[in-house]
Amino acid sequence: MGRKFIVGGNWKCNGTSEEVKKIVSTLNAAEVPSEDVVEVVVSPPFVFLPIVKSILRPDFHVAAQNCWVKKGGAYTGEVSAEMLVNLSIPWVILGHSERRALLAESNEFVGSKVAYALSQGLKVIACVGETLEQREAGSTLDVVAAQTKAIAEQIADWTNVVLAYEPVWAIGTGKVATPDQAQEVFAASTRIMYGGSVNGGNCRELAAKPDLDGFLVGGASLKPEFIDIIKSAEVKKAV
Ligand SMILES: O=C(CO)COP(=O)(O)O
Repeated sequence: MGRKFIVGGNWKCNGTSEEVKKIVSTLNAAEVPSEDVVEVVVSPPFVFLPIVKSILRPDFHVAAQNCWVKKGGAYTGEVSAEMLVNLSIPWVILGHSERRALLAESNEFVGSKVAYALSQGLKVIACVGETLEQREAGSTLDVVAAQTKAIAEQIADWTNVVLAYEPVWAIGTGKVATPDQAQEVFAASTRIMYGGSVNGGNCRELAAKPDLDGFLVGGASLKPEFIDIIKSAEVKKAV
């Protein structure tokens, strides 16, 4: 598979069933480039996954925001990869910085989660990114390399993995990384999304960077401007 542009909407822990249905109807009515040009994945909270999957247009896909690190069992409050597969949920986001920070998910734990989810047939959006302190200390590339290596050590095949580079200082802050800051961290073969304060106004300039293959969008994925972000895939077509 080539590096098709991919736009993910991470709805995080937001929404009521009414709000979720409203977002989906806006997405369903949108005119966007075809599936050959851009892959669109929206990630509602677990409880809304079945509703969203049942009403979302068929050319858009759904992702869970997490799953358990191994086969399900006596793990209260967790959702297993097998359950996602059972509901035909094709994607899962793993290692988001909010989970790394708030729930102390280590690099190794995230690596194990990625490996297990892949082994069950899920496609994975694996998140990496440095904090402001780490960037200021000059360790951005080391941090991102360590996070990525912990995944690489546990998987052999990256075909079904997309890396989401989300600098922690850019998430929900309105401080988007400059296209050059984003490009600096990107590599060659695996698809890499950028996440952190992406919106309808800054997406096209970022999308123009050659190694950027898409976006993982938080706040703006709950708003109609998400459609403009999907359309920024056109920038790639024009290159
Ligand atoms: O964390 C993010 C996506 O996973 C980015 O969030 P914002 O787009 O709200 O900054």
